[in-house]
Formats: sequence, structure tokens, C-alpha cells
Amino acid sequence: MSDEEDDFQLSELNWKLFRFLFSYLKPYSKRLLLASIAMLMVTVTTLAGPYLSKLAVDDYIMVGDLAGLNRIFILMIISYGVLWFSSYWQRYLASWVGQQIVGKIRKDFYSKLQRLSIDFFYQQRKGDIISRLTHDVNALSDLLTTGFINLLNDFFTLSGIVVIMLLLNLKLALVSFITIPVILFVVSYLGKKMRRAYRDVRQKLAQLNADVEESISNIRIVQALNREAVNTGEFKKLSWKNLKANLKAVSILAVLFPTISLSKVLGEVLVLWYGGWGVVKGSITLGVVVAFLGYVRRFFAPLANLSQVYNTYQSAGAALERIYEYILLEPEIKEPAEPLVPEGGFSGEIDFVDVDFAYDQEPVIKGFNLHLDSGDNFALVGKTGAGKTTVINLLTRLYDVDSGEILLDGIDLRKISFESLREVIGVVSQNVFLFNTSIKENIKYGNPKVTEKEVIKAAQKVHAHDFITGLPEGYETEVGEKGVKLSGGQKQLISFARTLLADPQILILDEATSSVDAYTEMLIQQALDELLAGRTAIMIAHRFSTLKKAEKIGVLEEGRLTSVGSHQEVLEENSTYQELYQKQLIK
Ligand SMILES: Nc1ncnc2c1ncn2[C@@H]1O[C@H](COP(=O)(O)OP(=O)(O)OP(=O)(O)O)[C@@H](O)[C@H]1O
Repeated sequence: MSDEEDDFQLSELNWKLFRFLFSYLKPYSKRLLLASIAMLMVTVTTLAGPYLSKLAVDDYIMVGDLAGLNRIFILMIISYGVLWFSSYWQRYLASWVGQQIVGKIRKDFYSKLQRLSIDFFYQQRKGDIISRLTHDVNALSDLLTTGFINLLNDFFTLSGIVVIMLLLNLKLALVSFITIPVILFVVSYLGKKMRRAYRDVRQKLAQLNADVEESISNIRIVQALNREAVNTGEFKKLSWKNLKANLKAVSILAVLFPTISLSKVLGEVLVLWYGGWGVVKGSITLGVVVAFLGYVRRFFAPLANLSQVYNTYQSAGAALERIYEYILLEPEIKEPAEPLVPEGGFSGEIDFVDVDFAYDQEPVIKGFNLHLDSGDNFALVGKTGAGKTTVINLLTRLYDVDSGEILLDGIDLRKISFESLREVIGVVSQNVFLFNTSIKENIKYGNPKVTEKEVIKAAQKVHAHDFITGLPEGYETEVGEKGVKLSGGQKQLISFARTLLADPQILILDEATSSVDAYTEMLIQQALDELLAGRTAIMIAHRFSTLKKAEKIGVLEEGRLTSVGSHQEVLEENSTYQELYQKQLIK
């Protein structure tokens, strides 16, 4: 990502991106106006301070006008009060608006992601998506919260100081500006070096993170292959590189601030020396020297800020571009504008008609035809890679067919709303995912209206009730990554209960290949009877006990359905099925 950032030129910030950003800024125009007024007040009061000191010295102290001095004293107090007050509002309002916009962009971005088709998530790296949603949105946040307003503030303050100094005393102003080119050169030189150093820090950190992520998520393999010591060694190397990169960045940063301080002090010394001569010779008033000292002190902070502006805007611009790229994406699988529902609801009749499909160029499903009546239990078998999961992906509309059609009760899938489709089809997958919450909530998931009684009843039907009540807190036991660890079989039973409650007309069962103990296996098989009753089912079956439950078996070979019939019929006519059967892939 840092490479992309480096390649990004500010000139690439086009109108589309600006329009995109402004569409978010627009609703907050009132608050932005108030923030701008506060910013102008900050600028004016910042500029007023040294000038008031000049008046105090020249017009009142030097002539002994104590009443006037009192007046100017009160004016100064008021001016600093206004500065405090407007600084608060400037920062608060700008941050408020910025945070609102960032929140809104993040929300829009997230909801966009949720609607994108599954293919997008296969093609993008997980880390890239997460980094856009977090790192890039944050980079934008820096700019939006205070970046804009601070930039204007710095610009006005600097210009104001220069103008006032030139007006007050041209020669003294030019003398005090002597250090500016030096500081500009140093800051821009160090700025470039720092940018490179920080890019290096980010790269090394990304490598470190990737390494940690890979070894932690594969810790079982790491331990099984005795790689702990090797991995620790590699990590140590990466960690050392990261440390060195950080030290280098710090060493540059450590030069920058003293350099700015030195220039400031040098400016003050110049004012004092040249101004002092002027005062002694009578060409400059003491008040002007005092005011100049004030202005020089206020000069360098905005100057240093402005020198960093290009970097800030460059990384925010790159971030904005990356966010916008995702916002523009449209889901490939689109919802119908006018969805259809059969009269009397779906009954669960399924038709695949001449379906062809390819993920890329290579056809995966070829001329696939299948008719299932409502209530049919159908098992799909085939060697690995034959296309079984793809058939399911097409039926659940994770992908659309390339040609042909899939019909539910005579209605093309593409004319059915996502909501109806997800209500009609229930999927019990072999990778059961449990959320980090209680067992009860996991069973209720997607169906929040069900009562506790119904949850228990569903669990009883799929024979999960006994093991659940045996857990420390029964149905309230926390599961998922942070909770109690359940066995594969127990997780299956919970997902059965979840599906039973959702009560879909069509059931898809992607059976687990890993074996469970004989007792759990028996429970699963009994639960399946309950789940299959009265539903149309397509099962990717691996166990003979499951296969036996199907009235029809279909053999899939390289994307084609080569036989459909009862176990006996298919066994007699299909050599692939015989092979699978004999090799006991189907147990
Ligand atoms: N997202 C994808 N992008 C590209 N090709 C894919 C994708 N998913 C699967 N394939 C390819 O499609 C073919 C069929 O895969 P599929 O997962 O449907 O087979 P399967 O019969 O379910 O296999 P298994 O029993 O091993 O799960 C394979 O050649 C696979 O490499």
C-alpha cells in the first residue's frame, strides 16, 4: 500500500473525488461555516497579540499614560479570552464534522462491502479490504477533522504576520526573514527523508503483521512440523528490521524539531540585534521590536506545519482514491427490480435447465439438467473437483449461471428477491460457524422472534438438548472463538437446530467429510431424519448412511450429471459411482 501511496500524485485528485467528498461535506455546511468563523477569530486574535504589545509600549508605557496602559491590558485579556474560546470551537466543530463524515463514509463503505458478490471476496486479499476500511478511512479522517481548517489557519496566520511585519518596518521585516529560506530548505529536505523512512517503517510493520497472522492462524501446522524455533528466528529478524527502520525515522525527526527551534531563536536574535540598533539610533520604536519578537515566535509553527501539508494531502488523497474505488463497485449478482413470488408461497420444486457455468474461462458445469419435486431428497456425489459445491453456489445464487436457468416453483432464481431466496433455502454447511455469543442466540440467529421454548424444542428434535444442558450454563453457555469449544459433531447439531427453526422449504446439506464418534454420528443421522422430513433436499453426501436417506442419487462427472436414479440403479450403471463406492469414499 505504501508503494501506491508513494506513486500517488496530488494532481490525480480529480473532480470525481472532490465531488464524492463534497457530497459528504454538504449536510454540514452550517457547522463548517461556524468553524471557519472561529478559525478567522483565532487568526485575528493571534495576530492582534504582538500588535497590542506594540501599542502598550509605544503609546502608553513610553509616554507614561497609565490609564491607557490599563485599557490595553484589559483589551489584551479579552483578546486572549477570545483566542481561547474560538480555538476551542474551531477544533471542536471541525473535529465534529470530520468524525461525522468519516463515520458516514465508513458505514457506506461497510454496507457496500456487505452487498458485494462472493466473487469479490475471493479475488481481494482480506488484508487489503480491512486496511481500506481502517487505515485509509483513518488517513482521511486526519485530513477531514482538523487538516482543512488548520491549513487555512496556518495560511492566514503566516500571510497576516508577513503583511503586518512588512507594514510595521520593512527593513526589520526583511532581516528577520533571513532564516526562512534556510528553514524551508531544511524542512523540505528532512521531510523527504522522513517520508521515505516512514514508508520503510510501514513496510516492515506490514511484513511483521503478515508473518504473525500467517503463523498464528496456522499454529497447529507450525507445531506439528516442529517449526516453532525456525519461525521465532524469522520473526526476530523481521522485528529487528522494524526496530532499525523506526530508529532511522526517529533520528530524522529528532533533527527536525531542534532545527525549527534554532531558526526561531535565530530570528529572535536577529530582531533583537537589528531592532536594538534601530531603537538606539531612533529609527525603530521599542514597541515595534517587542511586536516583532512576538510575531517571529508565532511564525515558525505554521511554517513547519505547511511544509508537511503535501505529505498529509498526498496520503489522504491516495486513501480517498482507494475508498472511492470500492464505493464505485457494483455487486455482480443483482436483485430483481420487481421480484416474483408464487401464489401460495414456495413449495420447494427445483429445476435446473441446460445450465452452463464457468468461474473463469474453463467450463465447470456443463449442460446440467435436474428436476426435483417438492419433498424430494436428492444426493449429489462425485469425485473431488467435479463441481458439486458449484451446483450449490448456483442454486443459492452466489453466482449466476452463464446460460440456461434455475427455477424454483417455475420462477427463475434471478426474479426472486434475496430475502425470499434466503428464506426458502437453508444451508447446513460442513464448516459450521458459531458466533461469539450464547448457544441460545446461535440457534436463534437470523430468526430473532422465536421464543426460548421454541429454541429448546428445536434442540430436542435434533438431539442437541442433552449435551447443551450438560454444559456449565446450558443454553446460555458462550461459544465461538472466545467461548466453550464444541466438537465438530456438536456444532453440526446446533446448526441443525438453527435450520429447523428457520424452517426452509429447501435444504442444502454439505456433509462434513471428517468422521465423528459413533454416538454423535447416530445423533446426527437421527437429527437429519427430522430435518429432511417434508423438505426438498440436495445433499453433498460423503457417508453411506446419509446417502441411504436419498430417494435419488445423481453422479456428477466433470460438471455433467452422468446418472440419476436410486442407489441400486446408479450402482449398476455408473462406473464412477462403483469406484467411489468400492474405494469407500462413500462409507
Ligand atoms: N471461486 C472459484 N474460482 C475459480 N474456480 C473455482 C472456484 N471454486 C471452484 N473452482 C473450480 O471449479 C471446479 C469445481 O469445484 P467444486 O468446488 O465445485 O468441486 P467439488 O465437487 O465441490 O469438489 P470437492 O468435493 O473437493 O469440494 C474445480 O476445478 C475448482 O478448481
